[in-house]
Amino acid sequence: MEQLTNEDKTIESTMILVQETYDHFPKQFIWPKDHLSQTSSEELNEHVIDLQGFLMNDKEATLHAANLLKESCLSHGFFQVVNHGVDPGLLELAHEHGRTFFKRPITEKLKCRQKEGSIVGFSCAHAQRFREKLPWKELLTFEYHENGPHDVVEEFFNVAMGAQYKETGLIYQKLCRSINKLALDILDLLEISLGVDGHNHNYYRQLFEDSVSIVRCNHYPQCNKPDLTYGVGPHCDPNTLTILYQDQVGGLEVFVDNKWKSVHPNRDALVVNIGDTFRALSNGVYKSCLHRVSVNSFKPRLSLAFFLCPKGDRELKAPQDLVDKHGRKRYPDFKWEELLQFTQKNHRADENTLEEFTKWLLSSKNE
Ligand SMILES: C=C1C[C@]23C[C@H]1CC[C@H]2[C@]1(C)CCC[C@@](C)(C(=O)O)[C@H]1[C@@H]3C(=O)O
Ligand SMILES: O=C(O)CCC(=O)C(=O)O
Ligand SMILES: [Fe+2]
Repeated sequence: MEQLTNEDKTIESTMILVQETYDHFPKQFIWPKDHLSQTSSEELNEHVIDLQGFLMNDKEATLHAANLLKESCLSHGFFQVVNHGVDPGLLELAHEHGRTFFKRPITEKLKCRQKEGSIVGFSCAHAQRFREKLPWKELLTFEYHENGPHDVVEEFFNVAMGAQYKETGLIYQKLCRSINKLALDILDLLEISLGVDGHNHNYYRQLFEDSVSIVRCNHYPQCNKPDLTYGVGPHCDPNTLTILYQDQVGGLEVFVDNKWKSVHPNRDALVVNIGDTFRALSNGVYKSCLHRVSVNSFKPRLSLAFFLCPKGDRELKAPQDLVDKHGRKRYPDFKWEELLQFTQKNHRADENTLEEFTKWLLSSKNE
């Protein structure tokens, strides 16, 4: 067997801390208790939007779906979708392959570990990036390129992870293509719901024609002290939209009406939340969703997240008529590569990312 380097050993010992039951809970995983930390007791009664009519170009159904979408996004930026067009069998298969990967020995998983400065690869609790407030999760991250010259998902599994993951790569490539199509359809519906005028028809879709999205499998092991930590701490996703497939274990919570509310897993639905980039692209009209993930002591949980992101160098700004309608431009123009870099180098994504990024961008441009 290959020798472990010192770095591997550190990550491996963190990994063991994550997976075993301890008398002394590892302090890197303890999150401070502040106003955002209260536990959630209520269930969220979010809209579950049926996309069938909209996807078949039915006018009435489209207006109905757009109204529900508008209500959700004005209030908190979170909803679920059913009849979304993504094959449930494919989702289940991807989930199964994800589960099999996380069961593999740590030495195998570390072969494709996240390298410094890169977002792709395997990571245990982000232990290579952060020293405190570690999330109680293992993750595998890769990219999806829409209309790129290569099938980069397939390539990632085949090359970075090894030939035994060839089939997994084919499954994830197919799944990403299908989720990306859904994401662009949801962008169209968001455009309708915002009442963006006819001159700007397809404004959002066009920005994402050559998108470079981030895809992640999250594995949340059981935890013997679930009240001390989070699977993911409170944050808004910095990207545009997130489409999530989760199992039936539960743990996702959304901050609504000044309270944390838990999301009841729905077998037939995909979870969607608005990210900070779309908040900026709507000139602040739509909220990006503040959410977190709690862990539990009885069952591991797996989720697959598709973080829709534009190509790094695209200039991002709200359509002019939304700016005109609301009297002022709320955010400076920016590029996704700037916001991504901000979250990887300057500011770990949390509930304040967009405000902090805006200040940082304005001050760096005035220097
Ligand atoms: C641009 C990104 C940064 C994160 C991955 C994508 C989209 C979501 C972000 C994240 C999940 C928000 C919570 C904190 C974070 C550090 C995490 O727990 O993984 C964030 C991701 C990251 O920086 O890797
Ligand atoms: O696993 C989940 O339910 C959500 C994960 C999440 O919020 C994230 O990765 O950004
Ligand atoms: Fe998130």
